[in-house]
Amino acid sequence: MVKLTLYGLDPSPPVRAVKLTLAALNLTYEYVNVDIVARAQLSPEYLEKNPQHTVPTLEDDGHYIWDSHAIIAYLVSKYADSDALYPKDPLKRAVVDQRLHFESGVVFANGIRSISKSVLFQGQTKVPKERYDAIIEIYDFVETFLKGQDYIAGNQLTIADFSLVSSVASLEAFVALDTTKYPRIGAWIKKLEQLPYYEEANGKGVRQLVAIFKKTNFTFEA
Ligand SMILES: N[C@@H](CCC(=O)N[C@@H](CS)C(=O)NCC(=O)O)C(=O)O
Repeated sequence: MVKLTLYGLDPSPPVRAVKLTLAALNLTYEYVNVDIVARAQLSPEYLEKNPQHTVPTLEDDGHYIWDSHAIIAYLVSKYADSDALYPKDPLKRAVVDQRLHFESGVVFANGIRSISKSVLFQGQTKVPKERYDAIIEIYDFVETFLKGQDYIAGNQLTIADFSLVSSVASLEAFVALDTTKYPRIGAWIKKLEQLPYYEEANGKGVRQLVAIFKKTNFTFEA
């Protein structure tokens, strides 16, 4: 019997990427809330599990894995019946991996973490214009990636969709998605919203994150 524990909280995009993957694989797990606003991730107990003190962290049979990208690739490699969500074919896998690195190094780092850090943790209400520009550049990239394909890494659903939809849908907290300018992103999110587990795993957490930022009344510098 598999015993998995996920440490995290729903507003966190990378936690939601893991929830989407766990749901797609039909895996049951214990969900342990880590209140990062209250700095619970800095407790000695949590640092023992993940010295980088990030969420999500996955516990599997006494092993701790962190970074959502590592976790979702691990879950498919270990528990999926097929490689569809993370293809073994080297070229297909390279495209999925590129998207995962894009999420990590560009969308999350440039689009989400920098604003979250200053607004939520340092109490700033004015966000530099380059942060706005970075989000527009991300929307531009994602719209281009989706040209001629149904999913973010080709014509089948993969963990790259889970990773990227968790953060791209969350950009709504900063810059509303203009579906006239970005019709493919709008259609892609709508398609993923049809997944039976989407609302629980991602939809409600996106709304929670949007509400958190709304309350801060932050604005971008002109
Ligand atoms: N690349 C990491 C990012 C994880 C991350 O930075 N998570 C944020 C919440 S969204 C966090 O744990 N912040 C608290 C901290 O760094 O102490 C992943 O994909 O798991």
